[in-house]
Amino acid sequence: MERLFLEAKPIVEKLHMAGYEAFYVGGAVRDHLLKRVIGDVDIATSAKPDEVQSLFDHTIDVGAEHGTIIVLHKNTPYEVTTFRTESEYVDFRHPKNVSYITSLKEDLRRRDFTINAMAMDIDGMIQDFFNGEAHLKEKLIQTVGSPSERFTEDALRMLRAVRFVSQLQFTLCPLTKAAIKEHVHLLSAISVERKTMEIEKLLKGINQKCALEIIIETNINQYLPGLETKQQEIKRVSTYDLQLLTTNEELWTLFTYCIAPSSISTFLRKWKLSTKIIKAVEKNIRYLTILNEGQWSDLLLYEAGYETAVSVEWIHSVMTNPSLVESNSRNIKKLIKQLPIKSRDQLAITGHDVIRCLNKEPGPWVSKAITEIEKAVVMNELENNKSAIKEWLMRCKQEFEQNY
Ligand SMILES: Nc1ccn([C@@H]2O[C@H](COP(=O)(O)OP(=O)(O)OP(=O)(O)O)[C@@H](O)[C@H]2O)c(=O)n1
Repeated sequence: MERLFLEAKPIVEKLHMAGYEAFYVGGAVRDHLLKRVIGDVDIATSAKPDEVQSLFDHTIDVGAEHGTIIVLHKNTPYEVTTFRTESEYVDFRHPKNVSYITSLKEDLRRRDFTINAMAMDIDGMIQDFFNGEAHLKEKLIQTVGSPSERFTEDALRMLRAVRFVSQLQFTLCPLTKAAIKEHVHLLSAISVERKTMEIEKLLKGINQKCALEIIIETNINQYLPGLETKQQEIKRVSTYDLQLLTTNEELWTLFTYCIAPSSISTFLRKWKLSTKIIKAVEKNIRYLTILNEGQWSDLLLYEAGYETAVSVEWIHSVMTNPSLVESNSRNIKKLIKQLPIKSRDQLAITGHDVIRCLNKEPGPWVSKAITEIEKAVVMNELENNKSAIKEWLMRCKQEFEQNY
């Protein structure tokens, strides 16, 4: 059995010892059967949340009202969830009313898709009541039972369905797709944060082209921030191999560049992205736009800085010549290495030196003068040593006095 399951085994054993049922469930079982890298191992149990809490020393109550307790074992968090009831999704505002069921099958019946509704026992035996394994073989995304019921319980599942099409290269069962078209409006009640997580996974998936086509076909885009009228732009995104991108910043840069290049921060704020990502994307798009109209110069590379220049070159290659991403990236790194300086603090002169040299009162002019020195050094018009720079400053003294 896979290492991650073995690491979680002591938790399952402890639950068994205390007389409860416990199984590995959800995505980890699916990915294990698909021989994909597994993510988090989740456990479903007949033990109630308070029973789980009293059984383990290190627990975090992340949603006992939904039946979920995190158990920390050797510093790894495991979600241990009491077999769910219908009310888990429908009426969690009244946790007191939750009556937990005792059967694994009932728990699995309320999960989203058949491929996610399998369990595995401590010995690796698969519990599959809803044809999950068959659908894995057929590469089919199909809800457990009625799609209308599953999507009404949690509308995000519609977006999850398309995300799995992208990640797993599966197809949507026709009834599931028809139900998405029928219930798509329910997505308006879903929080942006949950949609953002799904769309990131969708865009990174191997089959994002097909998934984005389904997004348009089913009208899901009507319920995604800033994408309501962007069918053509989404199609454009779908033509790129986004799997080549290496960070979320790069992903959101390409996405925003195609969808909303003239309202970057408004668009990204709608997705509730962090200021850090928004700033990085704005900077990337500034240089991507310049690069699309021309090419890197030494000065441009210097101004962008190593990280941005390398990222932007990478994104630009993904968009224009994906077979050259690696070699273009190598070339740009070489060019940056060859720059006489990489940042202001590598200049052989400081602000104090500049003030002393020109014998003027300190003021905003100092920073402007340093910017000019930087430019001259980067463009190889001036050598980066103190006396050369001082000489240059003296020669330009008149100009500084007039302009700054
Ligand atoms: N809206 C949802 C979300 C999750 N699940 C169930 O909870 C499991 C765990 O959900 P989650 O960790 O969000 O996703 P995974 O399916 O594990 O996929 P991944 O880890 O790749 O995100 C799912 O497999 C599914 O059985 C569900 O029924 N309905």
